[in-house]
Amino acid sequence: MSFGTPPLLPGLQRDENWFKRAVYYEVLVRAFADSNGDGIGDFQGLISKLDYLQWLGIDVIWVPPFFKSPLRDGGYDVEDYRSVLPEYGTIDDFRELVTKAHERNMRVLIDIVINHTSDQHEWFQESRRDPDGPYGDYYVWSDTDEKYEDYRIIFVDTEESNWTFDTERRQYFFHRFFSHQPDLNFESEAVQREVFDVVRFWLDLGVDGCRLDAIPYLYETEDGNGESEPATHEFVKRLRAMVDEEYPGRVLLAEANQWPHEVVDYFGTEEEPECHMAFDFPTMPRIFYALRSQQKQELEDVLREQLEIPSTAAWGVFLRNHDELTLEMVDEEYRQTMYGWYAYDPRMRVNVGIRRRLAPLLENNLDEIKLANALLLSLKGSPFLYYGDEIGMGDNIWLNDRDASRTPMQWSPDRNAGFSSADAGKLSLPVVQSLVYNYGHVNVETQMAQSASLLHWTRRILHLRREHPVFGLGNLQVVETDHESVLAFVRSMSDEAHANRGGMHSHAERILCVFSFAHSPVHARIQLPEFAGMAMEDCFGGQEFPTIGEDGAVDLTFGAQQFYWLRLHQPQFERNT
Ligand SMILES: OC[C@H]1O[C@H](O[C@H]2O[C@H](CO)[C@@H](O)[C@H](O)[C@H]2O)[C@H](O)[C@@H](O)[C@@H]1O
Ligand SMILES: [Ca+2]
Repeated sequence: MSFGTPPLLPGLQRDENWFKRAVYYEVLVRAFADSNGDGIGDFQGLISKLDYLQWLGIDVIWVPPFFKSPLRDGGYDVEDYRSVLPEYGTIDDFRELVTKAHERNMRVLIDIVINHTSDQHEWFQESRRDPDGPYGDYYVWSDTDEKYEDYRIIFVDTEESNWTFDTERRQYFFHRFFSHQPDLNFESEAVQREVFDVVRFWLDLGVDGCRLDAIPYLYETEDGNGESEPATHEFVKRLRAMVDEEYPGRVLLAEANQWPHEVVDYFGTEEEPECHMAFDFPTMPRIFYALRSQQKQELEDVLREQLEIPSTAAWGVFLRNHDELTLEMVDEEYRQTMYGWYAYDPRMRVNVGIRRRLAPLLENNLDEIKLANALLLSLKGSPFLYYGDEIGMGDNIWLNDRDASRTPMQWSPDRNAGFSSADAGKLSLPVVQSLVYNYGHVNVETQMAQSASLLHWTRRILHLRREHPVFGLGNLQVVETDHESVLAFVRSMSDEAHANRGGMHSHAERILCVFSFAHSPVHARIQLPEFAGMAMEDCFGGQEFPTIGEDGAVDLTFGAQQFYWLRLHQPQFERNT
């Protein structure tokens, strides 16, 4: 299916595959930059940092909820879908953010939280007050808390039931998440219309895409488990049809923390598409497992098993985000092993996961951080980075819940890490002051001044990746290696595939991506029978590597936790095409 030729938002380059090529950066408005010294990040602060994000090589900023909210779940408890939290600015500030991002050919993705609202939302207050009124059936009410008894509880550290008794309506209401987040009743056509209009409201303002938060939980049935019910898919199909018709070129991203065979359903089919993108939850914990176990097997298996998805769809891959490092997609034994490695202090755990940032998880080991990022950027899927991870920011496990990794961005060694001019006590969360990750030395300004810093390395690899469309658009084929710690795959794209995807120039390309998870130097033989006799060039420095033998094998030596991106080419004539 084709997008047709959507009207282009001013400033943006036309590219129907923009969401596949893009590198995404999740940025919490609250934590990024405070423009008016009230201690809280805001839109004007974020706008002032767009040049930085462009310099870094970011294509899309993902801005989690910034709507009016009591903030009992970081804004995922929405009180009014159409207004901006006053401390972040105004709707006009948001509009300016979109315009200024577009001027830099950067796009903006926002969260649409439709499974539930805050209990402070007017709809819920009205629903409690007047069961027979216009909002009476907007939520899932019951006289008993024994319905849907088999449904699992997601926030296991906080909630004991998915039902809470409301003393005003004198009924129970259903909530998949916190008890202050009542689930909307999608059986109500009025609710469905409201949701469509909320999505239209933000697309009218110019946003390029919507992350559909907690999308599996829209519908409940007696027979099912309330996760990815058929009616939920029907609803998503209708939402997609509306977006394609009214806003061609904008995208929907499914946040479905489920097994791959369930998640692929959120792409729909070529004829009846659902989302353009879906997060890949199972790959992420297996990357962390490989880094500690020094074994490639589990990760290799998950990469080999990647299911077919429509040619118009893409995965979103990530290492960290604003939530805990979720361990829902691994079995209990695996989970306990990972807790042992990565969450040895009970304060590091929350629900079914680990509430730490990337650098502390990887013991601030620069080689390991680079290996993990290089792997992320090589996978088949669009990579999502989390603000601050480009400088190796630390976390604060003494803060509550997931706030541990939502602390202010560290811009400089100045007061409040350059995040805000407010009195330090006024900040919504304190800046990180731990010994290893103290903002005095972990900050953008200091790393800008060091060409060998993680920040400069991240920028280099992002720009290098952009030069090779194969990473965004090509296939991934796992290849054999004779070492348990060495993972190898080839990313490839034919000229034809590139032309079919809207490309003009020749971008036929094959890149061998190899990663050693071993903690000491190793030597491995890689089997590439399809590429026998081809030469290899290092994408970073342009150095020629040994030619692949006529037997299809090549030997490589790795330093501890090292990786290569090697462009495969014909020995004489294909170079630099
Ligand atoms: O709005 C409620 C939550 O929705 C998202 O949740 C997802 O994160 C959970 C873990 O924090 C995960 O267990 C669940 O499967 C996901 O849907 C959102 O990202 C959260 O921040 C929010 O609390
Ligand atoms: Ca502010």
